[in-house]
Amino acid sequence: MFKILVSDAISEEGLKKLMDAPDVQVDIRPGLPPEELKALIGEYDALLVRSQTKVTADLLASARNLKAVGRAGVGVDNIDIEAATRRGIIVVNAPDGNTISTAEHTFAMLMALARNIPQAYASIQSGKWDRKSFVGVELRGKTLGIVGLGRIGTEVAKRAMAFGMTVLAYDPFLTRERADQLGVESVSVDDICRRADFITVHTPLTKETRHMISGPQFALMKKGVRILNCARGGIIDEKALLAALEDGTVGGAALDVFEEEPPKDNPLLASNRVIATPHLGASTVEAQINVAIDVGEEILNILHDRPFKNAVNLPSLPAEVMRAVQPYLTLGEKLGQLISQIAAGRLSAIEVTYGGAVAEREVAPVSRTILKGILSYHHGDEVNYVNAPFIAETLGIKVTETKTGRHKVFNDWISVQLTTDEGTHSAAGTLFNGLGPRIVQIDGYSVDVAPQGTLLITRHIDQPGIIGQVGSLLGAAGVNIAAMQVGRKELGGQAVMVLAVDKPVDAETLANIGQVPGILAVRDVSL
Ligand SMILES: NC(=O)c1ccc[n+]([C@@H]2O[C@H](COP(=O)([O-])OP(=O)(O)OC[C@H]3O[C@@H](n4cnc5c(N)ncnc54)[C@H](O)[C@@H]3O)[C@@H](O)[C@H]2O)c1
Ligand SMILES: O=C(O)CC[C@@H](O)C(=O)O
Repeated sequence: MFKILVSDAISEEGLKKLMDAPDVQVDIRPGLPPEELKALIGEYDALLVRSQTKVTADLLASARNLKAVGRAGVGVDNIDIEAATRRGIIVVNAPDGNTISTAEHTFAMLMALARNIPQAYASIQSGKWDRKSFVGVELRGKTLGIVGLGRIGTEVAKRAMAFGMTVLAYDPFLTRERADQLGVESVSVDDICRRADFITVHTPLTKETRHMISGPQFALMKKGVRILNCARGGIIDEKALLAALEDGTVGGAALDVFEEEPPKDNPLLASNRVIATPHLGASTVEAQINVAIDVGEEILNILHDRPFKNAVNLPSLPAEVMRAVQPYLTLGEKLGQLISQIAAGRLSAIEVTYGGAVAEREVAPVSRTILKGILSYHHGDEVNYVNAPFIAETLGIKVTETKTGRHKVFNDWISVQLTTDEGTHSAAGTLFNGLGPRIVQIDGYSVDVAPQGTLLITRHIDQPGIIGQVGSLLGAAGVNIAAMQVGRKELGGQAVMVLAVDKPVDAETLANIGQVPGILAVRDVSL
């Protein structure tokens, strides 16, 4: 039974499928104080949050069973992604479900800002009939500058163009073709500042975007410019915004998000030229159901080891790409496990080579499973698919990935080479039609072994009697040999023997095999 904790207010209608899953227990406990959450989190396999719960490194340190954190929404700045990655916890979000809701909210704010609707409403509510103080501006013919033309920025652009606005956009990933296709002009942030009548930001909050609209940018702006932030508090420097409102550069601002939420004594909220909502961009019935459905499905997929698509701390690959590489994942992990058990010494480099058909595919997931296979031999369950590259990097292990052309023998070819302070070892494998993954080379010697169960692998001199003596020692220890493979490069030179045995070999028998004249090394490998 998987235990899932929902620690923020997430639509129960959207979570229905998750709650109905037979092997899942969902506990809905929004608003838990951090200490209580920390005391409870150890019991749970997954945590579902919106933006209120702060998923800190400290909280994750107590989350010993946690496999996934699901964010019912886009922004993940309330989650310590690095700490989650280090602990092998997958973080998924629901990036599509609230796009329209947030774009519409931005547009509602833009219109309210242009026509002073909140101020006029407050005035009429107070009993006044003041028609002079709230003269607005039309949108038609005005210029809107959009910083961040992703999902929401794009939807805002479409709506602005429908209102007859000219749209300028800055986004580091905006190509000329895409800009032309959307009908926006791709410009720099400074150009937006110089030319726009309205400026709206739609980037995530990152190190790069924090305060990207600050004093120097306000200094470039047209007098009376109107500013909107329905993305994240902190993208616009609040102190600089206040100064620009006070000196008249900024004519008005519409804010849905704040550097501190909820805002405490924020002077911006005292200005009658600032209109504000309490982080309501995603707060529509539709968006809340959508994000809950999306994140609930992702969490179920993760817990049931099925492909998932919106991981924040894993490269996200379309489902069809994952399906295409799926058969190589087992081979990759087994190759990693095998090579780590035959290589002695301190690991410094891992070189993975893909040849043949597999080289034409997206191999990043396969490389991750190879790393997981290698590192888990020494680091156990601490290593998983999510944190394997991070652990390799922290350990100072150099990982390289190469793709070559067609292989001269095999249709698919994956080779893994480990360098340690005691030498270099390699193993290679392929997928045989109908037979699944096979190990076809060990340290350059050709073999053909199914990577499963216990294997006994020797390096020895190619001379008569060795195989017989090893067989006798195993027989005396009651170990049955299920299959045997010998590979050599030249008569009388060094050779490799791989024995598939029905049970693990005890230490004494292994030591005795190591004493057989001509045996250079022996290892038992569990796959
Ligand atoms: N107010 C709300 O309730 C609410 C709701 C949803 C999303 N959001 C916020 O809106 C943000 C955008 O959401 P989205 O779904 O459009 O995300 P998205 O990932 O589709 O778009 C973000 C865009 O920002 C661009 N970007 C990144 N760094 C940039 C930079 N330095 N300068 C300019 N552009 C940059 C990216 O290239 C991307 O195109 C989210 O990160 C979230 O913080 C707020
Ligand atoms: O959960 C919310 O309401 C806010 C969501 C929004 O900020 C997001 O980033 O998706």
